[in-house]
Amino acid sequence: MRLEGGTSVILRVEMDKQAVTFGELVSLIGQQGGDIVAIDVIQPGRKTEVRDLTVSVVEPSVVETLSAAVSAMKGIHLVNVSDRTFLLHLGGKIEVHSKVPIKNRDDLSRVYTPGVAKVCLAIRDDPSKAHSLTIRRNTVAVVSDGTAVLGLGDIGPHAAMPVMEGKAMLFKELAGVDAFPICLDTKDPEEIIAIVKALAPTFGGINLEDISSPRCFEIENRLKELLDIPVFHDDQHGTAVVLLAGLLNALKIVGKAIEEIKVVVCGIGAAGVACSRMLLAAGVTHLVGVDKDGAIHRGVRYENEAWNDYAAITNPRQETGRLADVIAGADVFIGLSRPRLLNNEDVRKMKPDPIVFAMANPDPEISPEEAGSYVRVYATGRSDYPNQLNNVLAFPGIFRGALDARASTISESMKLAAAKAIASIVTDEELNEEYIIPSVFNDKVVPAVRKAVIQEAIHSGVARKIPSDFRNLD
Ligand SMILES: NC(=O)C1=CN([C@@H]2O[C@H](COP(=O)(O)OP(=O)(O)OC[C@H]3O[C@@H](n4cnc5c(N)ncnc54)[C@H](O)[C@@H]3O)[C@@H](O)[C@H]2O)C=CC1
Ligand SMILES: CC(=O)C(=O)O
Ligand SMILES: [Mg+2]
Repeated sequence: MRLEGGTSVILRVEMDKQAVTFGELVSLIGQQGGDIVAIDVIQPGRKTEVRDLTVSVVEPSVVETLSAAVSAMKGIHLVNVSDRTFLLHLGGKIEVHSKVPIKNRDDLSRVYTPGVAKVCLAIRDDPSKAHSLTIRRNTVAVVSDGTAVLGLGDIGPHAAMPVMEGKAMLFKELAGVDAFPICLDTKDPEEIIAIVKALAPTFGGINLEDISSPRCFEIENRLKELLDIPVFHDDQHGTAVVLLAGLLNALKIVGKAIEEIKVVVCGIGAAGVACSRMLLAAGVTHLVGVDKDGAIHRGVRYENEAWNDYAAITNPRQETGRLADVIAGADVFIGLSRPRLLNNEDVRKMKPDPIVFAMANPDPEISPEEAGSYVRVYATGRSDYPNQLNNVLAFPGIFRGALDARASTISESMKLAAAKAIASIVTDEELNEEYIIPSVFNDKVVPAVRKAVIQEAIHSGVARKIPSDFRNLD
């Protein structure tokens, strides 16, 4: 499994300066396929010296051969090799900061007892004040049970934490939203619903993450009914928003109308179901979903209730067979399943100018190399290829807008508006096969999504507050 696009490692080396020169070491690392991008002298010395060399390699497999060659070099002791990604995770990736200092008793008596008591009583008397007097107005819970973490599957709540911390970082860095990762040691939907319901007073929104299907549908629907704050399963709706944005732009390139295309969605789990629904709402008429046992159609009674509902609204021609069968004549492939499920032969059965969105993480359903030049528009969920279709483009701006408008929910029309906002950031002049979707670093994304979400929240009556920049607007 290729977990990183390009890897960099830190080699800590102890050099016997009488036996080897630094230049010799540099050239050996170069010969072995490494590129030294930083050098830190850890322990200088006349005879021996300890240095940390940050070395970037194109393929993770190079690290092993390169380390072996460095170890074997006369005069060099390779002390250790650290993966920079692991180093970045030491102690976790986020922490809590106070907004006001506590320097004296006066400060203390206001942030804490006795002063805090009158704020508590004000909220007791009017609970809606919790939005203005606590962190609630800007805070989201990122809740997972670790059952469908990226495409890694059920790896458990402890192992899910790095992803949830990452999501919390993205909320903060991209949209200024404070987010807490909460990984639950239970897979019982009833227990998850009860826990999230009980946690809700702390939060202005609930972002469910990496909870496997079909459990995720029941959990989200029930929580939406129970809570008056937005509950949003990111893998379903964040993904669907970004997918639609990418597809709207890709269709402009190939000059096809959304009503006329055949779309094959592979992986009818959380993301696959929600993406399919979004595409149908946007005008797709010919959509076929495929999972492990082949195309989903009305001729079968599925144990998975979500698939019976799915069969009722998709596959108008009742196509049967495996992915390799139903892909024939498709204009668009959308992968939300597992790595390497599509091959070049399959792609060649698609209509001319195929669009392939291979969105499984961390490895796509088909690599760009295998997809080849026959594919007209290719996109993945990864950061290291062009056209990153990843829900990170959606959830920060969607929650920014929902929190600012104190929305009670995130409706279908708010999601559709968010998708169109993301798509519109790529201008007609900029649009090309390798640029159908703005980068996550494009600073227009979050403001555009926020604006669209707030406008739609106000329009559909779910906003409980008009943000100041929306007052007095026509
Ligand atoms: N790029 C993005 O923004 C996002 C990508 N994803 C990716 O989509 C994939 C699915 O995620 P979720 O929907 O959350 O998981 P999920 O566990 O709910 O769904 C996965 C589905 O794939 C199906 N599947 C497994 N093997 C298959 C096969 N051989 N052929 C067809 N279907 C098969 C499973 O049966 C299941 O229905 C993961 O790789 C995840 O990383 C998910 C959310 C966002
Ligand atoms: C991107 C994301 O949320 C996932 O792959 O699960
Ligand atoms: Mg996810």
